[in-house]
Amino acid sequence: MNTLQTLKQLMTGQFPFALWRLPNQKDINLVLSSNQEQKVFKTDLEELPGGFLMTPFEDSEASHFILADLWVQLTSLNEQTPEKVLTFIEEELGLVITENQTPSKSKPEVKINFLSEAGEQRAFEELVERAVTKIEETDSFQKVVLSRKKEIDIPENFDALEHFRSICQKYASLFCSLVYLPQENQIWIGASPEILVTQDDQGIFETMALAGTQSAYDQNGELISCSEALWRQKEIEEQALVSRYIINCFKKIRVREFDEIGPKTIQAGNLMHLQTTFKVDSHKINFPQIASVMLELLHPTSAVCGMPKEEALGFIKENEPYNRGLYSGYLGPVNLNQRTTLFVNLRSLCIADHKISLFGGCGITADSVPEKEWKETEMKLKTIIG
Ligand SMILES: C=C(O[C@@H]1C=C(C(=O)O)C=C[C@H]1O)C(=O)O
Repeated sequence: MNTLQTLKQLMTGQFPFALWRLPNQKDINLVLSSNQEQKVFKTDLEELPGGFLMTPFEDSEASHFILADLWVQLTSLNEQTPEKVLTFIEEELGLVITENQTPSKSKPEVKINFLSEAGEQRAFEELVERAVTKIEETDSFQKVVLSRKKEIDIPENFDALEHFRSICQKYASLFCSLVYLPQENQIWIGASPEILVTQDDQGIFETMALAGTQSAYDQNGELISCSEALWRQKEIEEQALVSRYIINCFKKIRVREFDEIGPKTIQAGNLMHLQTTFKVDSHKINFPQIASVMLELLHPTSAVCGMPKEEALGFIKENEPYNRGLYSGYLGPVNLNQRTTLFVNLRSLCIADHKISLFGGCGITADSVPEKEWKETEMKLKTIIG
């Protein structure tokens, strides 16, 4: 019995779990809980035990926390389920895993396709136009990130765990995750390029400004090297705005000793972005709780919300035709081996009510061209299924 088959059986039950693979690492982490996921309203990282956290876009909605009653690192999902996992499932969860008759060799990948209708495009472009007008009319309003949700049928033979395994293979540099939330009746799979907050066991805090998007492939389908990427003024300004937002957060808490690396071009699957990384040695400045404090100030950043924050949030709530829920919130392991690694929940899909929902957004400024923004969302939706 391999781990994939074991988890597949768990995915029909009442116990939540999270699987993730950190960027540029091999091991897959698994956190299992012997209780239902907990709802947390205020995410104070200092207070949380070890586990996996998933927080929505809007502060007013509850976060989901999966307590790490068991945390294991796996070299592959294809390998025999570790004894430790089987014993935990049997003794702590009281479940019996049955030997599966199907062969354990990996299945061919199931392609997910989607077609967008002209009506959808028109509605999104109108939304973008409305935002551009508002930005032009309002002196203080500079940027709003608008998004869409695309619902598709679940293809025959689609297997969430196989899909997670295939994105891990495809996207070595991204944060790949699968989260099973039985209380919500949701499974989330994602491949995020964007760190929100991390703090390692040496006390190094990190965050990033990620914005500006273009295809990683040229018109002939050839991969563009990051060093040769060209950016327009619109993207450069849009990303600089996110950097300024982060620096302002540091200013609010009087942290001046940060290293700023970038902006540089990074590849995120089928796309490229501009990225600036900010690092702080929390031991050196004697600020151990910096991750918690910055998390509270940063989320939602101007990479997923806009600038100024309150104005952008108001526009999103009034104008986006759906509730974002967990999309563009954040997720990741918390306080495991004194490390916390939270990524923005982007390039993700949610399986619920026999449907797959895909999400994608883009930053709107006074220079936005509605059709281009639409195309950007189409590319973003494809990352997680392409
Ligand atoms: C909102 C998304 O991505 C964010 C918006 C970007 C942009 O506007 O260019 C780029 C990276 C992300 O910070 C998304 O992928 O859904």
